[in-house]
Amino acid sequence: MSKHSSPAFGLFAPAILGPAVLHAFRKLDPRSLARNPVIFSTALVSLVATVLALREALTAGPNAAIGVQIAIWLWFTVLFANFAEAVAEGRGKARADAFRATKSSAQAKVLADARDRTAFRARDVERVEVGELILVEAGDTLPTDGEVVEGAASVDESAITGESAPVIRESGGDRSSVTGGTRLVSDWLVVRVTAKPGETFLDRMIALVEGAKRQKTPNEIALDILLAGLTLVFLLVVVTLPVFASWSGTTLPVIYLVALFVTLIPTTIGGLLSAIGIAGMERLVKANVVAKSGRAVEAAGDIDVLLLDKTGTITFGNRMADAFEPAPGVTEQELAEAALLASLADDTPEGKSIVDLARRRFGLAATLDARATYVPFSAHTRMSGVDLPGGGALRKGASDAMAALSGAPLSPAVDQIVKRIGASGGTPLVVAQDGRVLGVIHLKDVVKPAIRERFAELRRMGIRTVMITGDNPLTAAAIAAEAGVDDFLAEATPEKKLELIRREQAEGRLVAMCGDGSNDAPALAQADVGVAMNTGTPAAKEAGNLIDLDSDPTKLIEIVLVGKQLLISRGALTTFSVANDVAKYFAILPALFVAAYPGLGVLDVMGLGSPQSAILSAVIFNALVIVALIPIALKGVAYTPASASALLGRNLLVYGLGGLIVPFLGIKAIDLVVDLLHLA
Ligand SMILES: Nc1ncnc2c1ncn2[C@@H]1O[C@H](COP(=O)(O)OP(=O)(O)OP(=O)(O)O)[C@@H](O)[C@H]1O
Ligand SMILES: [K+]
Ligand SMILES: [Mg+2]
Repeated sequence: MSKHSSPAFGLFAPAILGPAVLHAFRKLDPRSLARNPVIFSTALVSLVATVLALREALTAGPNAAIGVQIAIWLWFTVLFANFAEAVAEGRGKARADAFRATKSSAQAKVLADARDRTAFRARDVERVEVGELILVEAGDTLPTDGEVVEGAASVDESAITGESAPVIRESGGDRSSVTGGTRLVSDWLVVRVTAKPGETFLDRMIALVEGAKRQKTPNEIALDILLAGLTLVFLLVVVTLPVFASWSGTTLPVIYLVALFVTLIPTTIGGLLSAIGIAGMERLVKANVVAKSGRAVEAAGDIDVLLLDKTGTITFGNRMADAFEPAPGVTEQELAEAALLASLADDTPEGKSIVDLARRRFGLAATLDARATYVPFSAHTRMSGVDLPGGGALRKGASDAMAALSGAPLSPAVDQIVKRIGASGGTPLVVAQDGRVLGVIHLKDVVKPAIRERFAELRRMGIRTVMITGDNPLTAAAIAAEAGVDDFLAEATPEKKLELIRREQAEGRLVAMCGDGSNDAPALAQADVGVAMNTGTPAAKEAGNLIDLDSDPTKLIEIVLVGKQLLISRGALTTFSVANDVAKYFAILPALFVAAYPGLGVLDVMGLGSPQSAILSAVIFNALVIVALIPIALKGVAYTPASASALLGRNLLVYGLGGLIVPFLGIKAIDLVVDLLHLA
C-alpha cells in the first residue's frame, strides 16, 4: 500500500535530519515562534536569561557561570522544539520533492478545433488558459489537469498514485478527468484544460504534503489556549516565589526563577504539538491518502457512520450493458434498436456500452437524425434519451423513474425482469418509447475484491457502513449483501444523500462519506470526513477533504487508525508533559528553599548536589525530554482496538505515572553528571 515510501523518507534519515537542524535555527524567526505560545514564551525568557547572564559575566557576578549555562540550555529548549517540527516537516518536503520531479515542463499541444487533431500549436504550459483544448498523444505526459472531451486512452497514473497498472480515461461519465503529471500509454485524448497554471492537482498536492499552508485544527487551538493558560499560572507562581523567599530570609537569583519558570511551563507538549499533527498527515500520505485539512484527520478518529456510494466506490464502476431483455410482444432486435437510438448521444460509460452491445450483437448501424433532441442523463431524473424529429420519445432509466414517467406501474412481466436483474446485483435500465415499455437493459458491474473482510473490520471498530445508491432496492440489496455493508439506501438522488448525512449528524454522529461522482460532491462536502476517490470527477475531488489515491473505499480503516492514533498520541504526550512539570515543581522547590527551611530536606528525595545543580539539571532535563520524545511524536503511540475508557486508563497509567516518575530519575542522573563535571 505504501507505494511512495522509500528509505529517503525514513523517520530519521540523514537527508532529513541535516536540513532540520538548519531549519530549527531558521524557525527562531519571531513570526514563526509566535505560532506557538509556550515556545514563544520560552524564547522570550531565554532572551531575558541571556541578558542576565551577560550582565553577571561582565560584572563578574557570582552566578555568571551557571547563568550562561542556563541561558544556553534555554535556547536549546527552543531549538529542540523547532527541530521536532522541522523533522516532521522534512519528511513531507522529501515527498513533495518526489512529486515535483514528476511535474512536466513540456509544451502543450493546443488545438483550435476539437475535430482537427492535426492542427495543433505547441505552447508553454504556463500560458495555456482554462477552457482551451489540448491534444495528448501516446507517450506524452499530461501538461496540466483537464476533462476528456474526445477519445479514450490508457493512462499511467503512477506518478501520482504509485500504482503502475494503467487506467482508462474517456469522455463522459465519472472517468473523464485527467491529471497533470500522468502519462498517456496508448491512443490519444482531446482534453479541455480545467486548471490554471500553478493550480493543478499536483501543485496542490505538493503544497499539502509540504505543509506549506498547514492550518491549526480547532482541537489544536483549544489545546494551545489551555497550554497558554498553564503558562500564565506558572508565571504567577514564579513571580510570587521571591516574596516567600524574602519572608524566609533567602534571596532567589532572578536567573533561577527564569529557569524554574521554563521547567514548569508545558514546554514538552508545546514543543511537540505541531510535530504530532504534521506526522499524522504524513502517515496518511504514506497510506496514499492526501488530506486537505488536519481537522478531517482528527474527525476520522471518532467516526460513527461510513456512507459509501455504490457504483465506482464499492464496485469498479464500469457498468456495462450485458443483455437486452424484451417485454412480451417485443423482439430483442426491436428493444436493441430503441436502446441504441436512446444511447447514441449518451456520452456516459453506460450509454457507450449500450451502443457497443447493440452494434456487436445485432450489427445495428443506426445513426441519429441531426434534428433529434438529446435528453442527457442526470442524477436527478435518473434517465436519459432522445426526442426524434418525426415524433417518438425514447427514454431509458432507473425502473422507478421510468414508472413515474409513464404514470403507471410496470407490467408484471417487466417487473419480473427488473427484479431478476436486480437480485443478481445488476442494474436494470427500463427502455420505453412514448411511454410504452419495450424491455430492460441489463448493466453489470463488479464488486471490488476483499471488500467484505474490510467492512467487517470497520464493524469491529464500531463503525456502521451504509451504502447509498441511485440504483433500485433489489440491486442495492444484492450488492449490499455481496459487499457486506450494514445497511443501504436505494433510489437516492444527490438531495437524498445529503439529507441522510444531515440526519445522522443531527443525531450526534460523526459521518464519513466515500464517493467518486459529481453527484456525490454535495454529500462529500457535508460529511465530517469526505473521502474522494482519485478516479472520481474533479467536482468530487474538490468537495472531499481527503483524496484516496488508490480509490479504495476501505481505505477509511487506515484513515480512522491514523486519526485515532493522532488523538491518542496528543493526549498521551499532553498527560506526560503536564505530569512531568508538576513533578519538577516538587523536585526543584526543596532544593531552592532547603537553606532556609532545613526541614524541607525530607522532601528532597533526590538528594541533589546543590540548589544550583538542581536548577541546571532540571533545565537540561527539560530540554532533553523534548528530543527524547520526538520519535513517539512522529511514530505515534501504538493503537490497538479497545474501548475508549480502557485506552484512557492505560494511557493515564503509562504516560501520567511515567510523567511523574521520569523527571525524578532524569534530573537525578543529570545532577550526578553536573556534579562530576563541576558544572555548578
Ligand atoms: N446513462 C444513463 N442513462 C439512463 N439512466 C441511467 C444512466 N446511468 C445510470 N442510470 C440510472 O440512474 C441511476 C442513478 O445513476 P447514478 O450514476 O447517478 O447513481 P449514483 O447515485 O451515483 O449511485 P451509484 O453510483 O451507486 O449508481 C442508476 O442506478 C441507473 O438506473
Ligand atoms: K517544561
Ligand atoms: Mg456514482
